[in-house]
Amino acid sequence: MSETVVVVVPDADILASTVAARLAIKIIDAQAVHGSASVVLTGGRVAAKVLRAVRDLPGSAAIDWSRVDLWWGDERFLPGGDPDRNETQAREALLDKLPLDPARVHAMPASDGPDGDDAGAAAARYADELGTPLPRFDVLMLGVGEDGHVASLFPEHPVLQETGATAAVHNSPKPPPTRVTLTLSTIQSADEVWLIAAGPDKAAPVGVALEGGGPKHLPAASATGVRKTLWLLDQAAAAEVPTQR
Ligand SMILES: O=C1O[C@H](COP(=O)(O)O)[C@@H](O)[C@H](O)[C@H]1O
Repeated sequence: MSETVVVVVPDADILASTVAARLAIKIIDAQAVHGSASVVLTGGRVAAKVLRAVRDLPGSAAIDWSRVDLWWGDERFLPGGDPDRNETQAREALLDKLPLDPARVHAMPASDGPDGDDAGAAAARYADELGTPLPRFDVLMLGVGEDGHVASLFPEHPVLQETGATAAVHNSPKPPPTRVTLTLSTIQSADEVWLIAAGPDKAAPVGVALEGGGPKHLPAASATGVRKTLWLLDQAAAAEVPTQR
């Protein structure tokens, strides 16, 4: 039975350090149980803050980073190293400082990668890398857009009808227009899904999602984990969380 838990902390800095501490413990526990940990990273402002907080966490040294698999929930389909790529931001914030096994860092392809600017082929390549069945995801982190998007699953967008493990996104309402994303069913395969949001602009989508908005209008409402869905919010983002849930 999956549970939904809402954690509210005072501000975005405390949120980042809270998520970082939880993530470190989750990785250590997953390694104790499974021998390795598998984490899906997200992009966006709060994600970068969280990764910087992991870097500054004293407990980070307790993690065997060579036994962590890193995946991405979505990617802006841009050339490798572009500052707007989620991968570039994650590398700068944390990954380049860690003793990771490069074979376990599963970045989504870039637009100057093996498939050139064919986002559909890049999405298919990432689905192949994920494999069948999908890997175990111990934690899948998601930012929440002001419009209620998660990963690159935007409200009312045709990508929501995609049934494979991954999908190419064209004409994204948020730049850049071309992206690669995990689909909702792949997100829902994760053991734990953590939705992380800070700031007043996130209050409305967070509030509606926790009231149970439909997936078409509010993808965030359907981003649930198999065992747990954890909403990690600062007070501003939690302003419209329903009191009775
Ligand atoms: O474009 C994206 O936006 C969302 C939310 O970003 P934020 O800056 O509003 O926190 C992010 O989760 C997603 O990975 C990214 O590609």
